[in-house]
Amino acid sequence: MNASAVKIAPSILSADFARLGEQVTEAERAGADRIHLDVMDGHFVPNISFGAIVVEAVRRITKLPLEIHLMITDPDDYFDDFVAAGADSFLVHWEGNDNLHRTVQRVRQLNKRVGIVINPATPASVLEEILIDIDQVVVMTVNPGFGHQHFIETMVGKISRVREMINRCNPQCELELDGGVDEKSAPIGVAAGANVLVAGSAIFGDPQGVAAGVDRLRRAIAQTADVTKPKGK
Ligand SMILES: O=C(CO)[C@@H](O)[C@H](O)COP(=O)(O)O
Ligand SMILES: [Co+2]
Repeated sequence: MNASAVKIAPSILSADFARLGEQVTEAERAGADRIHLDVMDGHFVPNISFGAIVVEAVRRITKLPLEIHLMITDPDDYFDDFVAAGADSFLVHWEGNDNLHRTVQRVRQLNKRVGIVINPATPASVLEEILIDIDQVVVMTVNPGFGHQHFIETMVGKISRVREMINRCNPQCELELDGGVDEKSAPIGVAAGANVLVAGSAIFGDPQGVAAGVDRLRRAIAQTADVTKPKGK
């Protein structure tokens, strides 16, 4: 994986909501590539976060693409609201969706990008028949619902397997990791094949500020090249 091509997607779940605009602007100026917005309904996951009204507010203060991670039941019912609010892509879960192909087609009809998210206990093999139709796979490296959790190291094998499937079936498809990404886990995930990293607490919780958090992660990712490069090259 070319470490310089890895994209960073700050998750606003860990932002200071009293200073949300300021912090998103700081992330954008520091070189973040897109903004990740975690929508939770208290049913699909045991937590409630925010809905389209916050997406609309973020849309007004940044030109970065907005990706909406939908941790809600019946995600299809809400696509129109999020599109009206300014969403650029939808990340929908494999879990609990018996009609995932239809969901993907609905997003396509709206001319938005679509990614499939798989939880830690879900095997890579469920992607086999849908991979050709999507723009992104998101491997959850924590159980969904909360920020500030630890990266589940046993996901590394699954990340490599998804990378192999993507290279074989749909090389344009992005491989994103979500949860517990920090300066320690980022190079591990990138070495395994990820090319987009979501980070909430590592960026918005950085004691030196949001820009320092983005820089720290960028420097950690750059180390991946050294780790994976054959000796003497
Ligand atoms: O979707 C989720 C959690 O369900 C994530 O996007 C988290 O918001 C990432 O936060 P950190 O683990 O980086 O603090
Ligand atoms: Co997320």
